Amino acid sequence: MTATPTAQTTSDVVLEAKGLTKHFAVRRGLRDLLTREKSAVHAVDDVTVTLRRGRVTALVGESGSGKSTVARLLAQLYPRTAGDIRLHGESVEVKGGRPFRRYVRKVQMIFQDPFASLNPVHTVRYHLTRALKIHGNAGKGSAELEKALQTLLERVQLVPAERYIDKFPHELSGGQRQRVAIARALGANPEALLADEPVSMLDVSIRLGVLNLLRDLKDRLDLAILYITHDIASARYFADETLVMYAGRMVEGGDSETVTQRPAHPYTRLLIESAPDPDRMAAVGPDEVPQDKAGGEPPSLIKPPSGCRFHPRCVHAMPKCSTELPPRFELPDGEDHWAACWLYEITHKPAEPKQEATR
Ligand SMILES: Nc1ncnc2c1ncn2[C@@H]1O[C@H](COP(=O)(O)OP(=O)(O)OP(=O)(O)O)[C@@H](O)[C@H]1O
Repeated sequence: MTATPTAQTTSDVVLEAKGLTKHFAVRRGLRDLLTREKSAVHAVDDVTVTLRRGRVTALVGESGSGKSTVARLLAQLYPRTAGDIRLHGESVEVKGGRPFRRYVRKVQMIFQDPFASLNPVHTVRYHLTRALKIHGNAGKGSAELEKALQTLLERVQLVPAERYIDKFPHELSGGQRQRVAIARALGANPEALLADEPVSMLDVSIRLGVLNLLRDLKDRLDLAILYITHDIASARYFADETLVMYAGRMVEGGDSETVTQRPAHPYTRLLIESAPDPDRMAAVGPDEVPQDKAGGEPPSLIKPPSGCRFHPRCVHAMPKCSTELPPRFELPDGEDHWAACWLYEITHKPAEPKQEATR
């Protein structure tokens, strides 16, 4: 772990990333060998995220926009191509071993598929005991371990604990399994949770319960949560702040209410308008829903479009959009609302990288 102290440490920022970039090298074909070109998937480019204590930040975008890659970079599961990740203001880059274990004690990840993330041959007790022991939270002796196990199950509302503790994953519902996965993450006593589509594989009827649980944990344990989703409506409900990604780049951010109710970037508007919302359809009529110029196909990330990556699909695209990358323009209508779109060039100034107030 390389640790570089920073002058910008604040007490509520747990984890932050600046300029986070990940390019995956792709296997070279004959043409690449002849031209000596190096191909790469530009999965994530210049992403900035700040996770604060007691707050949920949603990262929203369609499939392939780079959301999971951001989570995996933040979890130090991938080496990054460029950028900086700071935990409590200290630059961190770990590749495994003890430094990685120290990092995951603070930053835990919850995956989309609770079936795949629990080992089918082991009970709930085994999974939770292992997490507690690895992270040094099992206490001394069996009575303290038993108490810690009970606390974990109570935290995820699997009560009475005795009913669940000796069950195998196949004896639990999808929602209960995801609660066990959350309990296992809490076994590390983390400060940040990276939740990658934590409810998208669950029945619609139980999604809200799991999101409410995460919100309750955020409040009670003062956790910083990154909530990754393609469902922008759930971001409004669940997240304090919402960031929107398109084709590996962030295009809009701000408080969730503003981003979801007064979206500024044409892509965010498209995302919201594509989500089924009977109220909106009834209010404006189907003909008034703007059409997606290019038929809804995201671009290739091996050769992403120049300028704004959304320009081939954008109904407002101007000549400049295909040649120049738009900076973030500050918008006056919400808390830290910004959009990386040339539409706001005349009216708004580019957003400065935010200086954190030191307490
Ligand atoms: N290990 C990898 N090697 C090469 N390309 C990858 C790798 N992992 C992801 N990608 C590519 O990076 C891009 C972003 O993928 P990522 O999984 O981060 O997107 P996502 O927004 O999380 O999508 P989804 O919601 O479908 O998981 C995609 O084009 C994907 O194919």
